[in-house]
Amino acid sequence: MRESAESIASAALDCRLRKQLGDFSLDISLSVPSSGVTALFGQSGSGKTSLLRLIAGLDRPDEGHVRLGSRTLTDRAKRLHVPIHRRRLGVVFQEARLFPHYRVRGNLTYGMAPSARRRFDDLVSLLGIESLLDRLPGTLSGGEARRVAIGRALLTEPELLLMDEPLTGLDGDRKQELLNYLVRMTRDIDIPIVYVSHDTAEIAAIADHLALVEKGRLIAHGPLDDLMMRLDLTDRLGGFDAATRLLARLDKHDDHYALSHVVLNDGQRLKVPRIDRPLGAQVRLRIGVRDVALAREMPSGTSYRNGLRASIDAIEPSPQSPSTVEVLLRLGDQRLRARLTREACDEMQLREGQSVIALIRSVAFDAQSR
Ligand SMILES: Nc1ncnc2c1ncn2[C@@H]1O[C@H](COP(=O)(O)OP(=O)(O)OP(=O)(O)O)[C@@H](O)[C@H]1O
Repeated sequence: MRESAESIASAALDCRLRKQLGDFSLDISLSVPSSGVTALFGQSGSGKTSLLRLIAGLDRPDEGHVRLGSRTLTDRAKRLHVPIHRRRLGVVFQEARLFPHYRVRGNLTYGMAPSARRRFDDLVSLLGIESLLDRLPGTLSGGEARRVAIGRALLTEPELLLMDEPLTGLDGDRKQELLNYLVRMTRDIDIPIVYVSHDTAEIAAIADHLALVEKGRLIAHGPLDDLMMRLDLTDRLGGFDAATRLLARLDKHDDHYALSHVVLNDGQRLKVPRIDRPLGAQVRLRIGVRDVALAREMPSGTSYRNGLRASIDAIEPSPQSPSTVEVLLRLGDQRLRARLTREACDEMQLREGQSVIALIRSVAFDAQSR
């Protein structure tokens, strides 16, 4: 297991938890940084919800502790167990769990911290629920109800936000819409967020850090961008659809071709399908490892819109197929991964340390405002 020193030093949530649930045993130590989204990711039945319930105080561990900043929330050895309503947590589950007889406004203000009153309007607007305030929960769509539940959790001014698959059960458009809200919202609030999901695209859109859970154990933990470069985790992090991410700044919109121009940290530019965000906004570009081709020089007369100068950090056999290799690239302080056939790699005589052009076919975006 590899952890970054930085993520441990700034940890706001620290837990070591052991619990036997029937035949299933959970045994996890986890540090969550004081801001940003830490995704708990793993297959169905790996123990994500059980871990979240222990952190929330819904269940008690057989052994271990949960600490949030300087507060101890659970300490089995000291027989300490702070009840959930005194933990100062916001919890959002798969089902919205709204009070059915209260209108949306009443659901939002129930339990609202007095200091949160001034944030009410901003939050309602951030979540896009202004027009729903006088409606009863029974009349809301799944996505709308989920947004109200998130608003209600945030208005209690929690010190930690726990979200258990908040997008599960929503269909394509609604899911994407709520994901966009969540990405923006999580950049705007400065508390640690633990986000449970088993969807790699969702994780790539929202998470800064990743805790990979398998059979009740933590098998990897650290910044998501580092874990996405690890070949030993490829199968778990999307397999054939594995991707890496580049951070960029939105520089220009081209209305004629419906494109946006973005600038990477190292000054290189990319043209991408239009991103509806203001100029200057930071965006994350998710680039599939199969969507990157390499050339020794910038080709002419090609349909590729984007060619980025990069240097080769490493070339490794693909974990998935004997016919392909993974080329790990460096662009300034960012990294990108490409999957090529072994034959192409040999014919091009690619070597570590070499300078190449990364040709990018298509990108997906996750807009963020940080
Ligand atoms: N109260 C319980 N008694 C017995 N077994 C339990 C109990 N609670 C959970 N389990 C088992 O623990 C394992 C982990 O469950 P958990 O719900 O934490 O997984 P998960 O990773 O959240 O899965 P999913 O993605 O499907 O929600 C499962 O095998 C589950 O059947």
